Amino acid sequence: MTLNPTDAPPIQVRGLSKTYKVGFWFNKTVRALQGLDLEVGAGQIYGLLGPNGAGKSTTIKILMNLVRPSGGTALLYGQPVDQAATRRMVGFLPENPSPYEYLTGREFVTLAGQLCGMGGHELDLRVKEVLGAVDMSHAEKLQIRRYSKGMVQRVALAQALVSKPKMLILDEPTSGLDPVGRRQMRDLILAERDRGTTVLFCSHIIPDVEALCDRLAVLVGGRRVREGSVQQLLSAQVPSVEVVVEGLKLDQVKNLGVSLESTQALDGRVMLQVADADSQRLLGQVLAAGGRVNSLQAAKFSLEQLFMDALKDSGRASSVGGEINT
Ligand SMILES: Nc1ncnc2c1ncn2[C@@H]1O[C@H](COP(=O)(O)OP(=O)(O)OP(=O)(O)O)[C@@H](O)[C@H]1O
Repeated sequence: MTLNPTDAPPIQVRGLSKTYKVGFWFNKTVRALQGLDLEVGAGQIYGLLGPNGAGKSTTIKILMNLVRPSGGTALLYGQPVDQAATRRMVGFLPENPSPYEYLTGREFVTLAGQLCGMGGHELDLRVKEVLGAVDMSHAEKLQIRRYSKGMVQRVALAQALVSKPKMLILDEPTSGLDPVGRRQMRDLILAERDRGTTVLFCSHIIPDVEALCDRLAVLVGGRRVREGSVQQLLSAQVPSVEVVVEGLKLDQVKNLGVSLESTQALDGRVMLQVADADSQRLLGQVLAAGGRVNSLQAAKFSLEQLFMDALKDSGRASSVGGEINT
């Protein structure tokens, strides 16, 4: 079969499952993925968002052929993930990059380029270019063992970019970066998308996901619990309003008999959030109890709220980790 990256979606995952054997006798199992479906279209930035242990890295490791799935299929450009030719189209940033410490940043990125079949003057120029893009030109001659965590992260991203891949798969790309570094990383990812690169990345940093993604999937306990464009997902949230009440204490507000989404006491006032449908009833109850409504405004939909709702709806005792069977 010929490989034509324009024909098939860059990533197609169907019913993917992964069970790890754990325990001293390997007699327990952790279900890290439970029937995951994903499809990433060409040129998209797709985010995997989820709490610790949700299965994000496992998904990425399966796509990079570092972990074998227990069931289901994972295809890159329509091909099984173990095809070397497909793999060459992908630049990969692992969760905890551990590059050869005795190489300099420049040597490491050059080696990565050579492993992708690059060489000569073209490679030298490209290495210079990507080290500049990740703001590491100043340290390119320093051995990696002298780098800080954030510098290692930057040089690891440079190795992912060096071959001008058609797709980037990035596991926690902003981890270990300072605010300036996080901003640079975001700008780099957006610049890659602008030149047509498909990007899959995972994170639990909600502002990064919000700033970058065209689409996203929320994973909890190895299952996809939300999926769509950021706009679609936010507009599907139930509208609610923020109300500031004066003259009542927090306990009094909580006992008005109206279901409240959140409450916060602020020097003599109570700020609360309530579903739009309940807001009129709440106002009536506040006035009847002798309180005053200081302000009322539509609550801003946030990805954080969506994420918290997704965790709540998933009904798991803990949001952390896969399902452990003994
Ligand atoms: N090599 C392994 N052996 C046993 N269990 C594992 C292994 N790798 C992951 N797990 C388990 O699988 C589940 C999913 O882990 P995974 O690393 O995919 O989650 P994650 O969403 O990337 O989490 P984090 O945000 O904390 O990096 C967790 O319960 C984890 O303990």
